[in-house]
Formats: sequence, structure tokens, C-alpha cells
Amino acid sequence: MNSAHYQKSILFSNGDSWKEMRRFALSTLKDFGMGKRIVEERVIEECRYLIEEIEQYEGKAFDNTQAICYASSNIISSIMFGERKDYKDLALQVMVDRDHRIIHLTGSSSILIYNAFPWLGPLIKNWRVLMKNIEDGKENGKRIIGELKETLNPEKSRCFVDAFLIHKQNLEESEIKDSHYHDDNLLYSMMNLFAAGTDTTGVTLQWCLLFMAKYPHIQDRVQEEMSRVVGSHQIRMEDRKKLPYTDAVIHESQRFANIVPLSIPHKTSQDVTFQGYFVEKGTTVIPLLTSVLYDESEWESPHTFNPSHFLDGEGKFIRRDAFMPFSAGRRVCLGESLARMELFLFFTYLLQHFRFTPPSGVTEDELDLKPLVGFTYTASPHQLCCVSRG
Ligand code: HEM
Repeated sequence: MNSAHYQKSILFSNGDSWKEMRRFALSTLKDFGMGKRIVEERVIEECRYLIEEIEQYEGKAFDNTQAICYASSNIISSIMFGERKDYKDLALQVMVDRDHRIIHLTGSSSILIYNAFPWLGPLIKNWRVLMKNIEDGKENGKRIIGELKETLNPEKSRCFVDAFLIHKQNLEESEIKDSHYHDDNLLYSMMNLFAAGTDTTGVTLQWCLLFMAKYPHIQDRVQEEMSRVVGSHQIRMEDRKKLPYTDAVIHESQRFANIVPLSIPHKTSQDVTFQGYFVEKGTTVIPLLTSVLYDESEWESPHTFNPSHFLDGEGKFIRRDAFMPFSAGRRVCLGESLARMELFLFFTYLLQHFRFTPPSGVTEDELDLKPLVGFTYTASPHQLCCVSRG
């Protein structure tokens, strides 16, 4: 995207600013418990809210997109802003739904045309809608930062935004000028982390549930393994090792759903020769994750949903080098450990409580796996029944 704001932030920036913002984001997310017990507790608490929300439908068919995205949004929000919100909260709904729209529009064909011919922008309806949504998102972000600033206590950092503001204040007091800790980097890092942390995880989880409804024999095996190993006990991260089939199903869902097919375009930082081709420093490259996740020389049946891709002959979980839904290298997803924790806990909690089936009158075969193409691949609009397992 040729918009100025993408030059700042983390996702689309380069050079020293990217390096510093990535380092700060990673260490601050860890300070607030990413990959650790505190966040695990928070995800478990959120699983309960999500289950309560779903139970209200009493097994009737509904579109679970919003409930799931609100749940994943609450995890990153609690780290970014220090609070979760009720699923009925309008501010939460507006923020999540807007990011969903932005992510979808960014990958639409008209915006891809705009990327090649930026002067066409104002003539394209999707471009005008996208810009309006981005502007609204910025205004909302500034309002959130403003509110946190008003109650900031430098002795007690409540969240990511506080940590940034305190660091910025300390640099200013030491008269360090021209640092990367300016208002724009705060606003865009916050927006990046919120959007990247909400939609990707929510969309993946939605695919996981759709696959379970589509392949009931696989859902049976997951629920059988969970009943045998954990029964009705509260599931924790340490149970993952004892649930190899369930873990394989989550990995296979990520591989098969391939939600970020083009990853993110980046510029080469030096001249490279790749597979005999010379690529000059500064060339934009698009790392096609699809080519790895569906590589016929890596996967036994790349075009089939097959959890055995991640199991050895004895049913033990195996890692695969070609499993790269989070990309790889220095730009690898910064929230990978958080995403993995959320996927495991949300998925297992939901499967422990519900049976996922197509709406009545719809067969498993009729459930459509064709993705809706945007910047990410989301499942086409659909409804599922979530039947309580009692
Ligand atoms: C299932 C969930 C997720 C998937 C599939 C996913 C996937 C990705 C991918 C493919 C990239 C691009 C890497 C590249 O540029 O080559 C990325 C980058 C990124 N992700 Fe995620 N992500 C997920 C969850 C999260 C979460 C929960 C967070 C929030 C903490 C997050 C934050 C980021 C950030 C900040 C970047 C930019 C990193 C950089 O450019 O240095 N992601 N992610």
C-alpha cells in the first residue's frame, strides 16, 4: 500500500525505525506476559466468556465470526490497553469490525490496481472506503492514547501504551532528541499490533471450527483424545504434549487455511542471488507462503486436510520445516507465541464444550471451503451449530 502511514509502524516499515519498534514491541509484549502464565490465565478467562456467548445460541446455527474475533481481540487489547471489553461493547465491535474491513479491502483487486497506479486512488470506490476506515482507526487510536495519557503513572505501567509513553518521557527528560519514540510510531505500532493480533488469530480459529464441522470423523478423534487425556478438567498449555492428535489438527488447520498467502512484501536489504536469479538491493519481494504450505515435495497430500502431516507412524507429533504460516527469518511474526497459545486454548476449550455441525438441511459436503480473498484468506460467510456436549 502506498500510504504514508505504512512507512512507520512495524508491519510495513524498514531500517532503524522498524528494528527499534520491533525490539521494543517484542520485549514489552514479553514483559506483559506473552508466552507466559499470566497471559495463559487471561486466555482461559476469555475462553469462559466466549463459551458463555456461544451458549446463548442454544445450538442454533449462527455466524461465529464476530464472537471469535472479539475474544481474540480482548487478549491483545488487555496487553495493549490494559483491559478487555464485553462483546456487546460498541467501541470493541466498531474497532474489530473496522480492522476486518481494512484487511479485506487491502487485498481487493481494485486496491492491488491502485498499488500499481497510485494516481487512480481517488477514482476507486474501495480506495475511498479504505482511506476513510484508516482515518477513523487513527482517530480512535489517538483517543485511546489520549485517555491513557491522562491517567498515566510513570511508576506503574499498566499496558503497552503506558510502557511506550513512559519510555518516551524518559528519553525526553534525558534530552535525547530524534528518537524513534514519537507519537506516530506509538499510534501505528498500536494499530499494527491490535489488527495483526486480532484478525489473524480469529480467522484461523474460525477455519479450525469449520474444518471440524466439515470433517466430523476428525472432530471425533480430537474429542476422543481430549476426553481420554484431560476429561472435563481445565486444559492448560502443558497438556499440549499429551494431545498430539489435537495439536496436529491445529497445525494442519493453519497449513491448510493458509491465511496469509502472500505474507508481507519487503525490500531486500542487500544484493542477493536466489535460485540463480540476481535480485538487486532494494527490490520488493513477496514471499509466497502458499508455495511452502502447499509444496508437493514437502507434504504427502498438500491439497487435502490431513492431520497425519504432523504425526509419525506411532501417532507422535512431529514438527515440519515447511510449516511456515508465521513466515520465517528476521520478519517472522512477532506474535507467534501468543497466537499459538490462543489457538491451542480457544480450540481445545471450544471442542471440550461443543460439537460443531453444519446447520440443519446442510450436509458436510456442502460446507464451502473456498476462501474470501482479501489481504488474508477468510472463510466465506457461513453458519455453524455449536451444540453443547452437556
Ligand atoms: C494465527 C495467527 C497469526 C498468523 C498466521 C500471523 C502471521 C504473520 C505473518 C505471515 C507475518 C508476516 C511476516 C513477514 O513479514 O514475513 C506476520 C507479521 C507480524 N505479526 Fe503475525 N500472525 C498471527 C498472529 C499475530 C499476533 C497475535 C500478533 C500480535 C502480537 C502478531 C503481530 C505481528 C507483527 C507485529 C508482525 C510484523 C513483524 C515485522 O514485520 O517485524 N501476529 N504475522
